[in-house]
Amino acid sequence: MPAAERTPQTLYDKVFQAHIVDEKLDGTILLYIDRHLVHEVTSPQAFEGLEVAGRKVRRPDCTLATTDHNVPTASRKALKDIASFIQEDDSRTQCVTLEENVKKFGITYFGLSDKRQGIVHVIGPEQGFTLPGTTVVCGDSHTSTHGAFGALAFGIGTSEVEHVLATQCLITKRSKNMRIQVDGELAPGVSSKDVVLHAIGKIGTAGGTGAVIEFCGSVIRSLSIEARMSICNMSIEGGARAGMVAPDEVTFEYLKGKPLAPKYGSEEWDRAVAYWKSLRSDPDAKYDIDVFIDAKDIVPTVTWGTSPEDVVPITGVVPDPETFPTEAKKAAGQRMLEYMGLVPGTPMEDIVVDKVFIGSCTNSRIEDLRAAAFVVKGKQIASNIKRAMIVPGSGLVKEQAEQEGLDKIFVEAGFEWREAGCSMCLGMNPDILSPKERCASTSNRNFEGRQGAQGRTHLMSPVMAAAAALVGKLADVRKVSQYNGSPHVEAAVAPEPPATFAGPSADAKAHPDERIATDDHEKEALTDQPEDSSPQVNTTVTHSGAGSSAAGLPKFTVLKGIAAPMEKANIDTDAIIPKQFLKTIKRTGLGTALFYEMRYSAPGVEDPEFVLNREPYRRAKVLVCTGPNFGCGSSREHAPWALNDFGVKSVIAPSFADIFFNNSFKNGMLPIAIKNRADLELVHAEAVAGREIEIDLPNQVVRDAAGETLCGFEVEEFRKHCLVNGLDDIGLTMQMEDKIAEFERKMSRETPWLDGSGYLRRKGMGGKLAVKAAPVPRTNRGDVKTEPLEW
Ligand SMILES: CC(C)[C@H](C(=O)O)[C@@H](O)C(=O)O
Ligand code: SF4
Repeated sequence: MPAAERTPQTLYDKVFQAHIVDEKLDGTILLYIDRHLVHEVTSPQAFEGLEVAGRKVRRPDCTLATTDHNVPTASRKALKDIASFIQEDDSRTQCVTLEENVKKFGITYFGLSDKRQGIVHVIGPEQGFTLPGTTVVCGDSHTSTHGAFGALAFGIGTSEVEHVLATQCLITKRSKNMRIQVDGELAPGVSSKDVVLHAIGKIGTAGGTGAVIEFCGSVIRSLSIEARMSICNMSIEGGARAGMVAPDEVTFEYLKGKPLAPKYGSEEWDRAVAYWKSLRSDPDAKYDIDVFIDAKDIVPTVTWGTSPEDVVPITGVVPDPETFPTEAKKAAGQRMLEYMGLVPGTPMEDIVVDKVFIGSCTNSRIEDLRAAAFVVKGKQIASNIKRAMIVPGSGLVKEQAEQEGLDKIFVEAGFEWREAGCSMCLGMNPDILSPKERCASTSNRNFEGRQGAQGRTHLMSPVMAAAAALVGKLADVRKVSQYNGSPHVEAAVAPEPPATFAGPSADAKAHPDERIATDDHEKEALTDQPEDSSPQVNTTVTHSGAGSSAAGLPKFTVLKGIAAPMEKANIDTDAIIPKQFLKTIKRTGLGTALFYEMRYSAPGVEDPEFVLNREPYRRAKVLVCTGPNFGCGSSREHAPWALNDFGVKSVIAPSFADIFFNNSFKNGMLPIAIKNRADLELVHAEAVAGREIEIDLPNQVVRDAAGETLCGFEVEEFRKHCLVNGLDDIGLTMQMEDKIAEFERKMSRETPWLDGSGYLRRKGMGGKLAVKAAPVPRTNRGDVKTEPLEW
């Protein structure tokens, strides 16, 4: 096993340490990545960059792709191919582009006709692709989900996707260690979703910034893997890079028989389990941040505002912003209430709901569906509910639910039973809210416009959403159903399956190889058309945007220009660029979509109040934001692309969300964190006055227009070096080929089950023999193999 170098260590320290390929003096680390999940939204520009630079995918055997965000969840009975199935042009282009790329680069892919297709964070665990102690990345913020297995799993931007595809490594830094310990016993009717919503309410959406959270304590231990996934999934909403749970018997039990896990009962399985058992924090390990939660304080929880930290017990009332501690918070609270159409003091249980969505990578697994079905069985949704949807997280979840008869329970109660996909979680597909519609949703983000322009989202657990559907208002599930314990614990136990049921893993094994959808189904007339009334702007590309890493970056030395002032806290990437503009396959042309909802009052009509619509800020090269946690939420690199395209090359704020921060550097932009309030106020005052400021990166100072120093700033040495010299960091990493190859040889000896052995077994090579005798095909080495690997 990889040697532990510092003791005592946390779980995070151990997994991180075991993947270090190289470490620089300034703490910049080249980290090896074991598992890479790919979806259609954040990969096109990465593949394009590879192609332009003539690079290959280094480890197709450790890469798995699917389509999930754009796909309609309507019946696929008449599916012919994805191109004819998806009606919306941009969505279709992204999906078709992924299919072309997986063919071109030889990557395993689950298409729409494959039962294993689904939300990327559901299918990885389901297949045993996600394993304890691995590093897992995806161009998607909710990659944190996979931490439930004791994996170090985190979201990355598109430039980093390209970096991982080309090198199987990532340039990163150590994160802080944070521990959230939840002890006691969950009260009847309280789910793991309530645990995580409660925790985010306690720490805030920036509470975990720069940290990896380890969830532990008796409550976490008592939960199933699926319930743990719901918790790790939302670590990102608490601002953290990742969430982790130490693997235990519950984890090993879940992995038995999974197609890509080491074969249960084999020598490799025993070796793997022995290693996995070592993956727990040492008794005296130190954490930078420690949070304790007593389970008895957790009740069924819902959100009231437009940030996941705006939580309240279902027994509570809509809060009054006048009671909030600062003027900024009062103003933000007031805006949220207006957006959400709520009045302070209203009991949460009096809030009438229009739609119900049970799905998303947080809550679309079989236990979620069982728990929701338990609530609705034999009952009817309320007459005011316009639409109630159940969207299984994958084709296999759907199939299992059907085997258990859950679909019938839902349909009889008035729910729609849909096909797998992200669905109404973010409205990149036809499932969206109409303006001002209110939704009880099991997803993870309640940002403005998240589920459709002007839609109103309340986050909650699957049983709470089911209860809301029955009552027609936000409802306390404990009044609707009887519980002895946590719904999740109860749902973890499968009902007696019908005699014919083979279980998802067994079925996946029996399923024929289907890399790309080719079935000759008849085309179905699609009834689900986009309802999103948000005005369209032109996102047509101005040039091919060859990919910054391939082309090299413009050098960043001294930047002089107008700085635009902003004051909001938690400016999320959905606000910087909403979902409808993520459908481009280029990096350019997004400037007109920047801050879309705030910038335009109607299609093409600028809101004169918005700062970037006023002179001199139309020419801004810098944003100065006094609110913390800039760029939180989704990993979309479209956010820095839009800023860049508008002309903004630097953002100054008290703090940044980790993924946005990284993404900015990858695009030759400089995010500057100024924690000192007085310094920040000085810079902000220049911005408010409409004067130019000067950012001198080599000397690390900000000056006013007269050349007087306003303040200094910190920047990591390696990042500065790359920016000042316009360096292509993929090229830099590729120069480390010897070290990477040496690391891979060591991993093949110590953790051979990570070498895509499941793939090899599927080719009839026999995992053990194949792994020992022949190293996995690596496209950038001498033993080049470019044809697609099939399972
Ligand atoms: C599209 C993708 C970049 C995004 C994410 O990173 O989270 C999406 O999954 C979301 O939930 O907003
Ligand atoms: S958060 Fe929603 S949109 Fe993002 S991956 Fe999960 S289900 Fe898909």
